[in-house]
Amino acid sequence: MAEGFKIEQNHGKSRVRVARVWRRVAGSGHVIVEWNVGVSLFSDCLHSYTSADNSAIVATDSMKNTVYAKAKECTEVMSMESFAVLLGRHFTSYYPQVTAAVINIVEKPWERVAVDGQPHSHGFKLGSEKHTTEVRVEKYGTLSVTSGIEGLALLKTTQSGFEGFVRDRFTLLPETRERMVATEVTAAWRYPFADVSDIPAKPFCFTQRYLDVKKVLADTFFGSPLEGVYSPSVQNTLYLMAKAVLNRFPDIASVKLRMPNLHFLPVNLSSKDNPNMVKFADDVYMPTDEPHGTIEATVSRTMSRL
Ligand SMILES: O=c1[nH]c(=O)c2[nH]c(=O)[nH]c2[nH]1
Repeated sequence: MAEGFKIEQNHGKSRVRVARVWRRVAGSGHVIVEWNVGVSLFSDCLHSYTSADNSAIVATDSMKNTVYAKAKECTEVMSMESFAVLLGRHFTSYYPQVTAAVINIVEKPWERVAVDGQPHSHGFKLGSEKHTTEVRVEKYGTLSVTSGIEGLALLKTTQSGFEGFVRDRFTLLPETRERMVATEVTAAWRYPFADVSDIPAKPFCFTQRYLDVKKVLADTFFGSPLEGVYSPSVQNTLYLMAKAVLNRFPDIASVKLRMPNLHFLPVNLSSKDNPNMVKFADDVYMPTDEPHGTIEATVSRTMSRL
């Protein structure tokens, strides 16, 4: 309480861009990660707001420097989730007034290239979808770790339809069992580690888990290579994708998926003089992402402590 007002505050540094290269990694050549780091500290520095007393403020410039200093100290290849936990632990233990730290990281998808079928020791190209994480560390070790994917663009040219929805005087959309479906998945899943001491001693391979979850999501969206799998709605496909992740990975407590429905509109062009210029026959579409449907849901285990 300050002067009869309640104030909730935090401060931090956003978009701290750091790249870390590990040069001596047995068997794989150089390893590079490029991270965009956000730090938010929850600390007892009320007097800086109410009385212009900055004596408790950790400068956001120091937070930025800490990101680089800790990256330097990481002499072994590390996932960004582990790096976020390390940063959060540092800020909450090093500064008495800091009660909690939230660290967000987005990784730029540099992928090792292959030349003549052979993985290159130090050459990388940019991929598309991004790996994300948000870690919250409380002073005495309470932890929450989520990981995610941003921008996973998926498309099927068939095996999708949409029928049986509400029809009223505003409805024009025809029912169909044949349409394209395209989306750009944003996913976030939560790990069950509730305390820093729960994280396995051998660095848990968050990076491998990210790749595995991405594969389960995409495989469920597409179905088998020849027949595929019929999608009666983005909603149902989203649910099956989330369920597949929870069934495959018992240590993931919940999954949130956001799947915009990026429309491919049938093209029919005609005029009085040219009534059949382009008649749609499941062949020519107008791709559009504005406006788009927005379908999102969080699926969790009923017995989880979420
Ligand atoms: O899979 C879909 N879900 C919807 O909610 C919806 N709404 C719409 O117009 N088309 C679709 N498709």
